[in-house]
Amino acid sequence: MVESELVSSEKSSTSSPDPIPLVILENVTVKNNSDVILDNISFKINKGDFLGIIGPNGAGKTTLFKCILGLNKEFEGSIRIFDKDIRRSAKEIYKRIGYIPQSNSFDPRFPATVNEIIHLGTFKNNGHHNKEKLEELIQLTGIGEYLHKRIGDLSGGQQQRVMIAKALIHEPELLILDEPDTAIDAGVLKLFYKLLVKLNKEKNITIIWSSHDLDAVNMVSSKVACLYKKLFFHGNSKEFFSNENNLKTFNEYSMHIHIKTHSH
Ligand SMILES: Nc1ncnc2c1ncn2[C@@H]1O[C@H](COP(=O)(O)OP(=O)(O)OP(=O)(O)O)[C@@H](O)[C@H]1O
Repeated sequence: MVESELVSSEKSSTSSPDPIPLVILENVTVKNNSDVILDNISFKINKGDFLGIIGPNGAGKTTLFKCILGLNKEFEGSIRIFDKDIRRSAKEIYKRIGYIPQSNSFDPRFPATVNEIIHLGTFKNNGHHNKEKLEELIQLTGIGEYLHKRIGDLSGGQQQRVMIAKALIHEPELLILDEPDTAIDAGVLKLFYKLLVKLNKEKNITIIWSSHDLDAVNMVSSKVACLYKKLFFHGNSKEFFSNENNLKTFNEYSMHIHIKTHSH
């Protein structure tokens, strides 16, 4: 696979004359007692963006996702999604987002088939789904062969594809994936990234994902946000990754945090 196949819809996200903001964060701060977890974060995510969020362990990536999803309303500042306030319209907004949380590995004894898991995703649409869309999704994610298998009998990468189908069954406009690449082996990863790029380019789904794999973030994301409590960078990913100073600072910062985290 050549790199150009993996480059996301930079044109639609950056050269569009009037970008449509889908997510707007203004001065978002999250505290846990006196600990500051997110510190005054402000940025916009436009329709069609493929945004990679990078930051060391404990940087606040999952916390940020939970705020955007309306699962954590204990924040200062404001978050508007689809032109609605997350505090006032959380349920309505949640229905329009597909979410794949961190670590989805199922116990082999988990008593549900792939088909049943996907249908759980329709609850956001009152249990309704379009049969043709479901067929299209099965083709797109390549899970047709194991629809009747138990989810726990599949590999990490296969389970992740099922979770994508579940997250997309209600036809969300925004897809959020929290470190989706951790359970997938290197051989399957490229196919997985290709699927994400296809969803972004061909289905025009706005994607926000987090990862510790900087090469992958550089390769597939059109934009990048660099987070450690504060937002250190938000912009074009090529611009971020082509500047060696950015990478040097990021690596030094991550290393420092890593050592600090493991020294007590
Ligand atoms: N429910 C919680 N209660 C208290 N503190 C929490 C809670 N969830 C997260 N934190 C703290 O918030 C900080 C940010 O955690 P978060 O999970 O958002 O980071 P992350 O960037 O997603 O990390 P990782 O890359 O390790 O997944 C951490 O210091 C963590 O200990």
